[in-house]
Amino acid sequence: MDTTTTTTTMTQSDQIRCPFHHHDNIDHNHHHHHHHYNQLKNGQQQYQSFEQIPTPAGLPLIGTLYDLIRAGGAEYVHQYCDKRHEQLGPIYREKLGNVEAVFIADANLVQQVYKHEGKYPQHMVPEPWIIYNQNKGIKRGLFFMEGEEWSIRRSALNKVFLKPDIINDYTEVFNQVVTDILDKWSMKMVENHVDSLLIDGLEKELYNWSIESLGTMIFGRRLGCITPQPSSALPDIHEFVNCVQRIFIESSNMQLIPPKLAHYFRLPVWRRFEDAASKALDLAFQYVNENARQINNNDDESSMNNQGIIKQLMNDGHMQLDEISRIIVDLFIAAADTTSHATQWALYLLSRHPNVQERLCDEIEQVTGGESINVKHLQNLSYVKGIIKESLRLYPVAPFLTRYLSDDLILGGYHVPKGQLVVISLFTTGRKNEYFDEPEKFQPERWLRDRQNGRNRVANSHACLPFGLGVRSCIGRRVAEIQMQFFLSRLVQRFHIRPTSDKEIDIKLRMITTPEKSIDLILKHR
Ligand code: HEM
Repeated sequence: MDTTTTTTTMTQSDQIRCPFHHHDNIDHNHHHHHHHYNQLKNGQQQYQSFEQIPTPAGLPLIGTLYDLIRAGGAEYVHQYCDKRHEQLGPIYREKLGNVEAVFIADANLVQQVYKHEGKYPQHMVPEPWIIYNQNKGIKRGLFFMEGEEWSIRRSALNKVFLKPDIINDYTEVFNQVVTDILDKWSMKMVENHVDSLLIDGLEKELYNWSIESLGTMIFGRRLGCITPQPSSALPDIHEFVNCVQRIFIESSNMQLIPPKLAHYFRLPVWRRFEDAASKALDLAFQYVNENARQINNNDDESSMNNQGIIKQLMNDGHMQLDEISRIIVDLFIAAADTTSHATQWALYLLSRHPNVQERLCDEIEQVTGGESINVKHLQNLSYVKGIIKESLRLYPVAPFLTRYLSDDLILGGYHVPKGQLVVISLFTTGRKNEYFDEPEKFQPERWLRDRQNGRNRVANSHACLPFGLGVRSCIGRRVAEIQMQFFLSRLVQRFHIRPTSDKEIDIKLRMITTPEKSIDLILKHR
């Protein structure tokens, strides 16, 4: 309990402050150099003070914010941090605006941070959300919770999302959703009498796929995002998908302007963000209520054999409907952007590596012996798992992991005080040649385990943690992985994928790792 004293005295708005506000009455980044030392477990060890952690020279008040702006702003922070690490080493500190963070890019340091993350690990929340939630006076889902409240809700959801036998109940439906989207593309070719197809608006298609998949699990029925099913579709489901996508686009637009100002002046970007967020929350609330009503009346004809998880949360979690719906809408937000962009990058890489597509096809043939892929096969499809890991290594959709330290820590030989924000750049650790041979190359086979010694060619697993680690890691990891395994293997089994151009597509951060321009793919039936 003691470990949370610092964190509970901070309100969320104090964690990330507007660069233009300089009053500072919170002790968050304030360092006590003298006391606490004798409490450190490894007191005998020699270590240096916080001040001695390498840091770039910057102006006192604004820190190095201007350097960052010069580097292209928030859209290229991953490159900015990468350069800093090159210049200053695996650990450095830097004040960006009013927030001072310790940046690390070293597998052992990452391991240290997670080993000491405490009982209620705390991460950084994007500022637009903090302002929105405060302004509207609303509470939100798991990602926004802290302390004991977080812990109780997280345990209830773990029972659903991290239990293989529960997820297994939904895998056939995930697979059916993949069938629908592939059939839709095949049909387009038939209708247009062509044997290849340029996918129009891949990003949106993948949003639909990912929301439909997660939706089947949550509501225990199909939502109607992929194929028009006017009679059974959830009302306004396309509006819901739009809002989820717009929330993400507008909150990333706000990276370029302090959200506090955007909110204060009610700039268009803020109003669009607020509009999308409110609509998404309202619709989710409507869906959850309707779902609950049907569960209570036992009259849901359109439901599948397996009930959705709302019923389970109502029964086992003792949660009220409004809490369930805010948790649910946040699951959609967390799932849609990440799964769709992770899949987009995997497709981008596959399209440029026909040999990888061929090898995957061979594996599928070997494992299934010509049967259509089902959940039992997934276990043995190690190559597709390698493809997913390798894509996330090169393009970690969540580019940074963050923690506020729950206790003083000696990190890399320096004293880092309790409450300090630590930022881990997955982009940098994932591309270090210290951990990966030829780090720039897409080599899914580096993740395959050797039959004899059970080892793969990755030196340190802490260098690649796209889903985070520990009790606060991504709760949707299993779900995302299964959905992607089905999607990628079945797509490659049915189609050759090629790019429309050989030009490399760069990363542009829009909070998450996205392509700087849309990825255009051409499918051709095998
Ligand atoms: C490829 C897809 C995905 C990636 C790379 C990803 C990555 C992450 C990462 C890095 C975190 C933060 C962990 C931390 O702070 O240590 C996270 C948290 C979270 N993710 Fe995912 N995620 C993905 C898909 C999903 C899906 C499909 C869902 C929903 C079912 C989901 C729901 C969540 C939630 C609710 C949290 C907050 C957990 C908490 O605070 O306890 N994610 N994810």
